[in-house]
Amino acid sequence: MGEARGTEPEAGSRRLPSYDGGRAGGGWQAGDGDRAGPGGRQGPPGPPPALRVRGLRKRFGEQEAVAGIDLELPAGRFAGLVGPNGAGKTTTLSMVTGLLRPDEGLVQIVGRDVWSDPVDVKSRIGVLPEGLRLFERLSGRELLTFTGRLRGLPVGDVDLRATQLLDVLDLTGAQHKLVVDYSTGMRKKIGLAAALLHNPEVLFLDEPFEGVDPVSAQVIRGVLVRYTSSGGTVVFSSHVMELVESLCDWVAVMAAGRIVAHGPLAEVRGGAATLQDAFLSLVGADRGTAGDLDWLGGGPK
Ligand SMILES: Nc1ncnc2c1ncn2[C@@H]1O[C@H](COP(=O)(O)OP(=O)(O)OP(=O)(O)O)[C@@H](O)[C@H]1O
Repeated sequence: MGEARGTEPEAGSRRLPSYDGGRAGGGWQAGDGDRAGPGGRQGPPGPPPALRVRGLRKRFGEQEAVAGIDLELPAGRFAGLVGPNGAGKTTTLSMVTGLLRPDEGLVQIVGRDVWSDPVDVKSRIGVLPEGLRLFERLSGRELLTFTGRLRGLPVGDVDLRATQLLDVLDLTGAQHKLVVDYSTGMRKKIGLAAALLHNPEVLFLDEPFEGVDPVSAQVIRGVLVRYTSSGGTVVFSSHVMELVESLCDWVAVMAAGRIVAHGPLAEVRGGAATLQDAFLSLVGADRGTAGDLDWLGGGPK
């Protein structure tokens, strides 16, 4: 993969004004990361964005899953990637995290190219992928030990961090149980622990709350909020707008392989009462009706 070809703003993407959420050098910038200061002066270069995507594209046969997207996310944000089924969220996250090779485009994480510098990038990110595959015949504790050692952490650090993560994620009682016997929520939590163990700079989570009960969801939220409040960046995909609205300060909305809006939550929500309303309008789903199903009903036959 070479340099990005598609650096033009996408057709149909809502361009939002520049934003500096009060963080010196860390504000959100539309488009190409314009660093010009007041009066058009060129300021000192700030830290690289947590994520920079240019012209990212992926096709499966006839299906254009991701149609050339641009994104720029400053560090320290809690970012939500939302979109209807089949919008291209998982494909995007897979390309961004080095799990799926793009047809075209550039992905940088904290200034490093994901595809030309994979070892460095992978040491800086944590990933909770969709359909998480784990080593089922290890216990939760063994899985964390294995992951930590694979990451090159010293034994003592792995042990301490694993103990703390198991405790915070309420898995201490299940630490010696095999992962194959874990529930969906427990699998998400042990996957999250494995993704956090090496203290990554950016954490990518595909549907981290799917199939998770409210108590476990609250625990996961607490860990993620703690992580972002100490400077980590989270990017997660979700269908649950209330969750995205309550957790995220930055949102990207995808539909049919394109980014249709992105930026600070308040600006993506715009004049809509809720993010859900804005989302339905952005993806054109507010026009759907169930009117044709007049045969459907649970009353007496
Ligand atoms: N390996 C694949 N082979 C063929 N088509 C694929 C493959 N992966 C994804 N697609 C197609 O690409 C499109 C985007 O899929 P993707 O899984 O990225 O969407 P999504 O936004 O994550 O959806 P969901 O919210 O339902 O998980 C879909 O039309 C899907 O059928």
